[in-house]
Amino acid sequence: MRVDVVTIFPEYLAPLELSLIGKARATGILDVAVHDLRTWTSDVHRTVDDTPYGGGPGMVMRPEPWGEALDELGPGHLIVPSPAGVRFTQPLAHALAGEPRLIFACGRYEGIDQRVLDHAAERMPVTEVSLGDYVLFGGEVAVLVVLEAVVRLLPGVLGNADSLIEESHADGLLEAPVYTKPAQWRDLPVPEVLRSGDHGRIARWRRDQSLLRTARRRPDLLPALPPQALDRHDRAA
Ligand SMILES: NC(=S)c1ccno1
Repeated sequence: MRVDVVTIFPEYLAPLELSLIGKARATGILDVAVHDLRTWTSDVHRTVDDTPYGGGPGMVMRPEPWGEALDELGPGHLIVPSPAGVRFTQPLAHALAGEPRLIFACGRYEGIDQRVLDHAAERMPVTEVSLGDYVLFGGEVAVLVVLEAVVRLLPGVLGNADSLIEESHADGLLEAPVYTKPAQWRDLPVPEVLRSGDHGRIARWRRDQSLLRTARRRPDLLPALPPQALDRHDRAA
C-alpha cells in the first residue's frame, strides 16, 4: 500500500516512523510519504490560507496549493479527516485496507475550500471521515488514528493474524475482558472458567461477556447485528 499525507505540519506525522507502522514500512508492506503543502505554494510567503467568503471567523485553506498537490500525487483514494465526515468505523478501516493508494489531506483553520474536494471527486474517490463528534486543531492526529487502524489490518503487519479475529468490533461486538498471570492478584482472581481448560466453556463465556459489555456500553451496536450473528445459544439467553 502506498500512502501520501499532505499537511502544513509534517512533524506531526513523525510517529509514522515508529512501531508496527515503521516495521511495515521497513518490510515494504507500506510505503508512506509525508508532504508539506507549502511545497505547492508559489508566493514568497508560501500562503496556504485566506479569509472565508461570506464572512465568519477564522481562515480557509486556499484551493490552489491543494489542487497542485493532488494533481501531482493522485489518483488515489482521498481521505479527508473532518468533523463533517462519515463516522470512521472498523468496516471502513477494512475497506481502506483493500485500497492500493491512500492520499490523506490534513485540513487546518476552518477547513479546506470545498472546491478542492469537489474537483478531486471528478478524478478519484473522496471520503471525509470523522473520528467522533468533536473538533481538533487539524486532521493530522486523525490521520495517525486512521492509518494505524488500517495498516494493522494489512497482511503481514500483525505477528499473529488471529488477533484480528476476536478483537472489539471484529464481529460487531466489544471484546471480552482479558486476564494473564498471576491467577490471584490483590485478592482478585482470574475467572475460573478461563483456567478450566474447557475450550467450549471458555468460548461461550467470552461470547457472553462480549454481549453483556456491548449491551451495557454500546447498545447502539446491538441493533446493527444481523440475526445470523447471534447463534442459537445467544437467542436463548
Ligand atoms: N472529528 C475529526 S476527525 C476532526 C478533524 C478535524 N477536526 O475534527
